Amino acid sequence: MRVTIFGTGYVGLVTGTCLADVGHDVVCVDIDRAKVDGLNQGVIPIYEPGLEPMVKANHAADRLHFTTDAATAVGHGDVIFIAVGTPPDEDGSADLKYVLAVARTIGRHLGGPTVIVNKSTVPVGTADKVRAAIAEELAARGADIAFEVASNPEFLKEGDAVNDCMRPDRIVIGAGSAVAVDKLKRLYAPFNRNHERIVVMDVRSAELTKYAANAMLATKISFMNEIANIAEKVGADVEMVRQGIGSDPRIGWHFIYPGAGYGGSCFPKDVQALERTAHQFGYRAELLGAVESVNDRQKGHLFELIERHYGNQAALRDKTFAVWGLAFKPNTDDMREASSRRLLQQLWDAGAKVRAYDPEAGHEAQRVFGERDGLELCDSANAALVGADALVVVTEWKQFRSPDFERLRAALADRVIFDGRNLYHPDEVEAAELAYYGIGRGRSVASVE
Ligand SMILES: NC(=O)c1ccc[n+]([C@@H]2O[C@H](COP(=O)([O-])OP(=O)(O)OC[C@H]3O[C@@H](n4cnc5c(N)ncnc54)[C@H](O)[C@@H]3O)[C@@H](O)[C@H]2O)c1
Ligand SMILES: O=c1ccn([C@@H]2O[C@H](COP(=O)(O)OP(=O)(O)O[C@H]3O[C@H](CO)[C@@H](O)[C@H](O)[C@H]3O)[C@@H](O)[C@H]2O)c(=O)[nH]1
Repeated sequence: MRVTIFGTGYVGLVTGTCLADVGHDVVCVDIDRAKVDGLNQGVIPIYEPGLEPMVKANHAADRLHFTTDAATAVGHGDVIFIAVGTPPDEDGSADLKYVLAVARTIGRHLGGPTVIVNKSTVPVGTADKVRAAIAEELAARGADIAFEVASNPEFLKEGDAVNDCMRPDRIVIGAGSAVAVDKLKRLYAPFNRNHERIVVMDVRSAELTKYAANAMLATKISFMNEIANIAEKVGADVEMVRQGIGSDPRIGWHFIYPGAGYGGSCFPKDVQALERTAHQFGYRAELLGAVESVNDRQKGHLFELIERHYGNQAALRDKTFAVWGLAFKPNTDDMREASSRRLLQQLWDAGAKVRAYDPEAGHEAQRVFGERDGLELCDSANAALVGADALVVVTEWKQFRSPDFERLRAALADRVIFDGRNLYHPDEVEAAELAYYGIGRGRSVASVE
């Protein structure tokens, strides 16, 4: 099938590449010329495991094309996807300007009956707005062309995006006609061979499904962070609690890791946007508000532990902190809404210095922070330790899981580790005569004090 995808970011590029990989003829169109030129020369703009060879192979096989030429791209697709950003507006609701700009572009160039599929995460009712924008442009041209707007939300997660796309848990199709459903079923047939993964529903339910999924996952995380904070107060270890509840299949093991708060380009903005949608429809979504505020507080918790250890903020002046992990999660170079950003700012505000290392996000950190006093971006985890007083672990990259604690004791002048992802057991750290602070490790905090 001939497919056009507007937006060559995480979602558009991964989706386009996976669709090309199963034999579809894909054109990816973006307004970012540098990105498109780069892709045409084999430069992949994001770090995503497994993506680069797939892009190169499908591009070379002439099944995956990159262009800034929207007119040609619209003419190409039997199906046209919209996969552009929906960042938060000033009040937290989803800003639809990119989505609606694409809709108008499609309306200006549409030549024949087509299914337009929205893959961006958008509030309920957006398909109607997309339909209206396209219809307006068609009317301005005096063109009478049948088209339909469907919803097909994306559930991939960064760091595992290719795998999620090639082996989806489910494929949600929200559509108002059998024609659109049939077309999308044919498109996704190669991903649906092992068992039925396609869930067909109306457009509004599909739009809400995306937010419900993210809000549920964010709720699990904030819930566990709340339990972690209670554990810390009452002298319990949340890691024991986690193991004590995860085996209940009604709760499950996934997304119950406490930590330094959730980040990324999705959870923070989507929880907020769903809350705003509810508000616009006259409903106060209290739980979502709490999920957000717990997360906001959690992002400051590592710094609270640091302050607790040093007694007060003034004691942090001129201290040097080695920071392991800057990305919002492992296996990505994405730092959007990353917990590291809050921590680094708090450390700088207190007059401390940072020596940071991330396996992939170094260049992104350079872009985000630029050259600034108090930040040294290092080439390795060990290099970050040089001259450091303490270590803070912010992102749970695999390579941070089994450090040589003796070496850490020798390197860290103040002999203390702040573990924002509970990678270590307090006993193993304390056995090396290092003080240990984790998230919700009440037992260890008590023993350090
Ligand atoms: N990142 C994820 O993990 C993820 C997962 C599921 C859903 N989503 C949702 O998918 C959408 C896209 O997210 P993303 O992370 O891929 O965004 P992104 O910011 O990585 O990429 C968006 C791309 O769209 C391009 N663009 C903007 N206007 C355009 C236009 N008029 N024509 C063509 N291209 C245009 C931008 O230049 C950019 O390259 C968002 O709604 C997001 O919430 C993201
Ligand atoms: O038990 C957990 C699991 C995750 N996190 C944090 O939660 C954030 C988000 O993690 P994850 O969901 O793995 O990454 P994303 O790439 O943001 O993916 C989410 O957001 C995407 C965009 O909407 C969806 O498509 C995915 O299904 C959804 O998992 C990260 O900061 C993690 O550190 C925790 O703190 N504890």
